[in-house]
Amino acid sequence: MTAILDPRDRLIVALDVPDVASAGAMIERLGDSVTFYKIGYQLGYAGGLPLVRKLADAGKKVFADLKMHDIGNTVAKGVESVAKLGATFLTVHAYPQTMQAAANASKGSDLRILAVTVLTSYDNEDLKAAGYQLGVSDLVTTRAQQAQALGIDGLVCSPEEAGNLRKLIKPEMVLVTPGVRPAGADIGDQKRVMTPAKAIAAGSDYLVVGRPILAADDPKAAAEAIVAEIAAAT
Ligand SMILES: O=c1ccn([C@@H]2O[C@H](COP(=O)(O)O)[C@@H](O)[C@H]2O)c(=O)[nH]1
Repeated sequence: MTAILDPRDRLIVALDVPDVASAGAMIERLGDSVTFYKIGYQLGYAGGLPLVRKLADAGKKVFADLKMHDIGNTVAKGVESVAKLGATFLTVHAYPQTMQAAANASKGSDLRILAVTVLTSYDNEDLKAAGYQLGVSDLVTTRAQQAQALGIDGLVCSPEEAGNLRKLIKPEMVLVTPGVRPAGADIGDQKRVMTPAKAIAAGSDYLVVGRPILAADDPKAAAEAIVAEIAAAT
């Protein structure tokens, strides 16, 4: 990462909610404690994509976590469409054809492409079951090197890999890490996790947090506590 960011801008809240009305209510509750939102499958498939433009127009940044993976032409056209929505980040899966198509299609726009290396809900056993011979660490490294060679702007990985990747990739590439849990929080289906402070110390640029904030009795206080942890670790 090149620019020094305000700790608040390094927290990306995953708006994993069932509909646009719930998203609006959560955004209202979080107020100015959150500057960066992520829209993924749940909200995106429930009519939430127009919210990208709405949030961008309201001065927020938006990460479209659409994890694209298709033939090159389809990926390229999808990337062009998302670029018009005003999103800051868009994810694609870290397959060379897909990354190449996305990198080419985003040229000339403000959209930055992130490659999802290995999902944070996967461990070595899960990769083996899916037919991969490499373990998590080696596959993340291989995909990160391919992403860099193809001109991808950043990587989605777990904080566990951030330290190694930071040494391996050029500083302009951003590391965006889900799999973040405040101490004592339920990890749910995540398998490769760290606390906010440890993730920042390991080299993460942006932390993606969903359930620990969305399910909190006071989501704003939960977000503020994570921002304070980021600030203390910076
Ligand atoms: O490897 C990945 C890629 C994306 N995600 C997304 O991040 C959030 C995490 O939510 P939590 O509730 O904090 O677990 C979610 O939207 C995932 O789709 C990820 O977890 N891992």
